[in-house]
Amino acid sequence: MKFFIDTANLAQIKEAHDLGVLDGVTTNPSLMAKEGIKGEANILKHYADICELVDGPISAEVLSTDFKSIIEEGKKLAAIHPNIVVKVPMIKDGVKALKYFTDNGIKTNCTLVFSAGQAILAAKAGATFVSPFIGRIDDSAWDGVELIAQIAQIYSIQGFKTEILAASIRNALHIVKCAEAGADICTCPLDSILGLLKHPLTDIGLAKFLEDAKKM
Ligand SMILES: O=P(O)(O)OC[C@H]1O[C@](O)(CO)[C@@H](O)[C@@H]1O
Repeated sequence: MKFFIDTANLAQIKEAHDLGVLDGVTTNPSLMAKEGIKGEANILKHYADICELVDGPISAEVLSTDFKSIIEEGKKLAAIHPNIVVKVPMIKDGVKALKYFTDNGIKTNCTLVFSAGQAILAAKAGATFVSPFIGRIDDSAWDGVELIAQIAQIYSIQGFKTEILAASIRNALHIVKCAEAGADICTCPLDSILGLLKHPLTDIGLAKFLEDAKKM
């Protein structure tokens, strides 16, 4: 399973990259706004800066919702760098745009996916990645990880090539469960990635080894 970091914060992206386990980056309008990035020129420049830090797929989300504008905006984003993946919402014009981008060699990430039916549509339209929102599903007392398992089974039976990108990850256990359920990628906040490091027996064991090492 690949690891993407889910942030537009350059320091966090660098920290995850320096750990040596980072395969890509996802952003969304909320994450970009959190960094205070405003205006088209600054937005495009910020994506370019992320592409300089990480050599892997970098998802940049369109803000348009009608076909013509999604295509225009997506082409502008894709022109920033060959690693840019155009992130398109799961709406009617979005599905049409996914097909257009696929036919024109532009990589896509279908976002705001909450059901297996939506994941089938995204795959049919040729999306490179599909993003089911695990945490937000859990927040509504449904089972986000179960959706990952269902999509993984459907894609395997049907031979769909779209990669399952588990999104809206809230903790380290989500990462483990998504790996188990067959996600191809987890996009995670830095804290969730670092959460994988934690085990009290590791800390206790290391302290004991270091103490005994003094007797060597
Ligand atoms: O529910 P959250 O934590 O806002 O996450 C939303 C998710 O949507 C995405 O835009 C989908 O790729 C990710 O950036 C993020 O993981």
